[in-house]
Amino acid sequence: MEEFDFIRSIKPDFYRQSSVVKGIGDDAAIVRHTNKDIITTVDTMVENVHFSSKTTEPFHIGYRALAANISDIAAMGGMPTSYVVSIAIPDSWSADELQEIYHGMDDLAKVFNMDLIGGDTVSGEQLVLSITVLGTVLKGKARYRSDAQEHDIIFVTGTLGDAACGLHILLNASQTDREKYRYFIDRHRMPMPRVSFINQCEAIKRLSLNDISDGIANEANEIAVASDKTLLIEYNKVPSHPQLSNFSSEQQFNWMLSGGEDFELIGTVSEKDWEQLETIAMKTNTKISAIGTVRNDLKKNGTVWLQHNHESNRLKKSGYTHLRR
Ligand SMILES: Nc1ncnc2c1ncn2[C@@H]1O[C@H](COP(=O)(O)OP(=O)(O)OP(=O)(O)O)[C@@H](O)[C@H]1O
Ligand SMILES: Cc1ncc(C[n+]2csc(CCOP(=O)(O)O)c2C)c(N)n1
Ligand SMILES: [Mg+2]
Ligand SMILES: [Mg+2]
Ligand SMILES: [Mg+2]
Repeated sequence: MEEFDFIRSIKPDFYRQSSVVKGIGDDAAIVRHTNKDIITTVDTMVENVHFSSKTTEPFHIGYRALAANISDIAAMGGMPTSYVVSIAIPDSWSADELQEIYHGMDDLAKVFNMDLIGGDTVSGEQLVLSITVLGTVLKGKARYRSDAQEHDIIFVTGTLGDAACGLHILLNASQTDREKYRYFIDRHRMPMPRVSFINQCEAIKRLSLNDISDGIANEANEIAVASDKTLLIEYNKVPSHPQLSNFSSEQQFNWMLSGGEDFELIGTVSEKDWEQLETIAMKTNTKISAIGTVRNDLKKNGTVWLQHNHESNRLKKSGYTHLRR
């Protein structure tokens, strides 16, 4: 199948959103939103960096790449609406496998009523999938990493370390363990970005927010730097799935803090709004945990401190970093 047949094969028959003025089929797509701020973000997944044939079926490559991008829209407090896909395809990939990648994306897109509105197709040495997502947020209401204030409560959604544990199982474990730890594998393959929870938080005036792609050791530091505050995190309050305790304490520690790819949210909220946030979490079926507090300590601002075993140590950026050489 050549380029243009491929594009025809993935072109949607209809668009779910009325905001799509022009979708696939011209030089570029057009969307129209009134009275909203437009959010846009792009994340790229590369074969043997973000997935491999050992860890991920084509369906899940598409699903996970779109989830990672939607997660950044959620981290801005927004609602995803449409996406464009740039794909580099090696000769070895069959037409069916490529369809599966697009089925994976569409499976998640359906959940949020999103449309595929464009993209680009090239051949390449490795499969590279780059997705740009557009989203909307009420004017001036986006959530920033820079909005943490002194005395805020630091919270995270869900449980952390699941995706890294799932990856570990996929790379190392026997078939029996794969069955036993299906939960972690699913969390690696099919993360669910926290869109509905964050969109119910409109009544909360101020939240700082970041999504967890690299691990909270990274993302908490991004909040600390952007807000110029000191973040204190208590390790024993960081939530994990009960089955994670079957692994060594070192594995648990590394996965929970630096594993990444859970696509949960980390943020801060004023003490006064914490209860309201908990109520919204309950209503949207979202697990939420308070894991620490924000301080304004001029000597330490821009850093994160982890309290663990009666000691407080600096938690440095230690998540997955590209271009480390
Ligand atoms: N190559 C680039 N060119 C321009 N801007 C970039 C580039 N790479 C990253 N950025 C910008 O840098 C900021 C941080 O990007 P980063 O990718 O670290 O965030 P993220 O998507 O939340 O994290 P992750 O990629 O781990 O999911 C964003 O504003 C992003 O748009
Ligand atoms: C085969 C395989 N090997 C390793 C990993 C782990 N991994 C890759 S990128 C990343 C951080 C987020 O990347 P980014 O910063 O680009 O969002 C992590 C934890 C994986 N998923 N698959
Ligand atoms: Mg990024
Ligand atoms: Mg992010
Ligand atoms: Mg991202």
